[in-house]
Amino acid sequence: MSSDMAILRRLFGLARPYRGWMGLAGAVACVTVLASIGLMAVAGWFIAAMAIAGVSTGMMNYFLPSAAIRLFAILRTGGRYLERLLSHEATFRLLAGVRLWLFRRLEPLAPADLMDRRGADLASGLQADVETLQHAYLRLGAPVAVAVACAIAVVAILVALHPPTGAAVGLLLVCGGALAPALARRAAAGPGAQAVRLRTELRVAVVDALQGATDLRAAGAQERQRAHVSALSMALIDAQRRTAVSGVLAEAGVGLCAGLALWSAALLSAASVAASDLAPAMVPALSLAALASFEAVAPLPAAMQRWGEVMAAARRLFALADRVPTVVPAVGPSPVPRDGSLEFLSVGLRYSPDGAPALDGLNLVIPSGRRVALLGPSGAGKSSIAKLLLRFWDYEGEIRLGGHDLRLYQPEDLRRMVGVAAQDAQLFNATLRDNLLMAAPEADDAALLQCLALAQLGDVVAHLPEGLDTWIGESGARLSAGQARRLVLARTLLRAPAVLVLDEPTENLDPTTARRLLAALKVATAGRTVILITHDPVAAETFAQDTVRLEAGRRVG
Ligand SMILES: Nc1ncnc2c1ncn2[C@@H]1O[C@H](COP(=O)(O)OP(=O)(O)OP(=O)(O)O)[C@@H](O)[C@H]1O
Repeated sequence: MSSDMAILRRLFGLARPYRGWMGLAGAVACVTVLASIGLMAVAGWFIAAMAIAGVSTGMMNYFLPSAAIRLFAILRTGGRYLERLLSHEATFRLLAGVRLWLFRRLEPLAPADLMDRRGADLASGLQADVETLQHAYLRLGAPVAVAVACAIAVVAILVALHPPTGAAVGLLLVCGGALAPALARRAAAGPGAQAVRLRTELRVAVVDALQGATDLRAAGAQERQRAHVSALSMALIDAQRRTAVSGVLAEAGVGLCAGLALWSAALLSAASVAASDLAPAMVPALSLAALASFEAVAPLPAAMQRWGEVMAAARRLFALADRVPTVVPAVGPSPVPRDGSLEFLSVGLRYSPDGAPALDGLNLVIPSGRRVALLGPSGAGKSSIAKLLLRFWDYEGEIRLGGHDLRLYQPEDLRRMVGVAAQDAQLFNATLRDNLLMAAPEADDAALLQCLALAQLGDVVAHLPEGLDTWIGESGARLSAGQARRLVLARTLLRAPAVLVLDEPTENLDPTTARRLLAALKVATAGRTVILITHDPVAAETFAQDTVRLEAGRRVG
């Protein structure tokens, strides 16, 4: 496991492209804090000097200090606004960059290397972790950098003005700015990491409860799920409470140090005034500057409190991003396929190293333009063939497409050449048109309607008041199972790939529609290589030119 420092270095490495924005935000934040301290100091000095002038000579140039007060006040207010604007802009840009970086790292892993992470867990966990990372920059990195820079500047100025006050404030700033937050960090590390884990578990449990609400009710398991969610929620609140308590104590520590700084500055400077080493008006100026200098370190306890949470989130993200994909994309451009032929030579596939083989020495040759039906009982390995063709999993043996090793093709080229209408294909919570255009963004309505008609959905769409603009719901929930299956088919046909794999397209269809669909497909796919996966020998007979039978991952006929 990498050390916190290594993780931090990597996190800031990710932020490198945005360092201009971040540096600007940091510089403005420093100006704001220093203006605030300057405002307090000059105002304290001004009031005292005016009072002293009033009782003595009555003469004083008040233009300069009042101009300085106005300048500091404007800088402080304007600076705070600008700093918020800049730091949020920087963080949002950075988070967008991190999301893209992460997606690029995860994309080659899917799905073979992400099997151990459930969809909801992966999605919500990633979302929460990436969001947590904004604290790394906005509430951790930036406040620490600003605090260090401002504390050094303030102590240097105070030492120049009155060394004993400078030394005392320096010491107390270290206590309040470093010691208290470090203790807060230690106290919050455990509960912080626990909160990250619990938040993910809670999201998974809630997503499960919502998605499976009907089944849970049917099984009478609703109460149990509710109790589970409630227990997780209570544990999360407890972890957050413990984190908050340590933060509050640390904030109190900073407050105490600030009070001590005010008193030390007042007493030390008063002693110097008594010894006639210092002008009397410097007493309030130094005291208020000492107090105000804690504005620089005030955000640190809260920042350090996030440490555990940020580290845990970053560690999980990096662990996921560092996984080495089992399916390694080819280097160099894809070969030019001779035709749409397919050859499987002693192909073996295991989904897990110690599991039974899903494909076991499969040999199959499909000449270009041939329609082949794959028959076999459930679990025979039929759908696995489609997954291999898209290179979702690695395999033993050799698969050749258009005369070249499948492993030599770039994934994008492969997905252009091979279209799979899979059983578990995802439909998106969008319109019919959007779902279709995913496959071919340039396609016009005529092409969409043609593919829908081919998939025997022409009538269905014609009767929808909103036609192609009909919203299909989450995962196509507003469609029947058969309609959803055919929409996936239409989407695959839209891309007109040279090789088509149709996984049970007639499932959930009445015999007449099934017959019509196969007849339409036969015409539409003429000249292309088609693998029809089916349980139905009649469908195989009517559609295909050859029939291949699989059993337990082997060819048996
Ligand atoms: N993602 C996966 N992880 C682990 N095992 C899997 C996975 N997908 C499939 N399998 C296993 O591989 C074997 C072949 O599955 P496959 O889906 O290829 O069969 P199939 O012939 O298409 O079955 P069906 O007709 O039910 O769709 C089965 O034993 C199945 O349990």
